[in-house]
Amino acid sequence: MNASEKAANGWQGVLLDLDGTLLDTLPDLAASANQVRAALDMPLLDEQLIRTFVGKGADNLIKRTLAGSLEARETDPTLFEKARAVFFEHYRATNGDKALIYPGVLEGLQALKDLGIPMAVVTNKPYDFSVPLLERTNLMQFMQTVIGGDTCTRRKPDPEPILQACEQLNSRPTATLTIGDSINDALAAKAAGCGVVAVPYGYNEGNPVTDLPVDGIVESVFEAVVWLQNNRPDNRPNE
Ligand SMILES: O=C(O)COP(=O)(O)O
Ligand SMILES: [Mg+2]
Repeated sequence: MNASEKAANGWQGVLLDLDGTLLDTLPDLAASANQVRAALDMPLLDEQLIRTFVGKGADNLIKRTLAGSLEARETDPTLFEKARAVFFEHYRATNGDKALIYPGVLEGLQALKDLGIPMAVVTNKPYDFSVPLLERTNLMQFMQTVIGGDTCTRRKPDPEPILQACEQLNSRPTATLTIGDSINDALAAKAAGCGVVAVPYGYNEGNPVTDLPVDGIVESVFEAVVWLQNNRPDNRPNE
């Protein structure tokens, strides 16, 4: 085992959530959600309410935006299609305008790169929004692959996108660490057999991150790398 493999502590890959973990995308998402409301002559929603709607992909965000509530009701298909067209057009034009990289992200990604650990983004954001956003924020250079919310048949909390990312990184799921901000990351990673840690600053559909079934809560992506160096996968000895 070389020095970098030793420092990686047995971990073969790291999967990163996008919205609420790498980037604060709420202002852009909320602006597009409110564009939908305005187009339909509905009163605008508070950004902090929209914050709770983020996590299960764009279509769910749109349904929740139409309902004005986390519990999206059945939406009239014609209304939904109109809302979706407005959202997609507006978000495509503004995606990343106000996005901010969270503290510790660049340091964490650089540390993982230095350890030689391959990285992927696994997000519920549609793929065609994710890659341009990662390129615009210069984070794409760290990623081997990106799995979007529409890349697989199912999205998080299903394990399918996590397993697909592991396969692409050639990383055994049990030796792969997922870093996320929500119940969707926690459940998907656990179902795939991965380790998972959560950051507390993101979007967890309005719930405290302390309730999540995760292996650890870390203050930042950089702190996740410290965690990884102190915790072996499945408590197995280094291979
Ligand atoms: O787009 C969403 O709803 C959430 O995206 P995420 O999986 O990157 O947090
Ligand atoms: Mg997230």
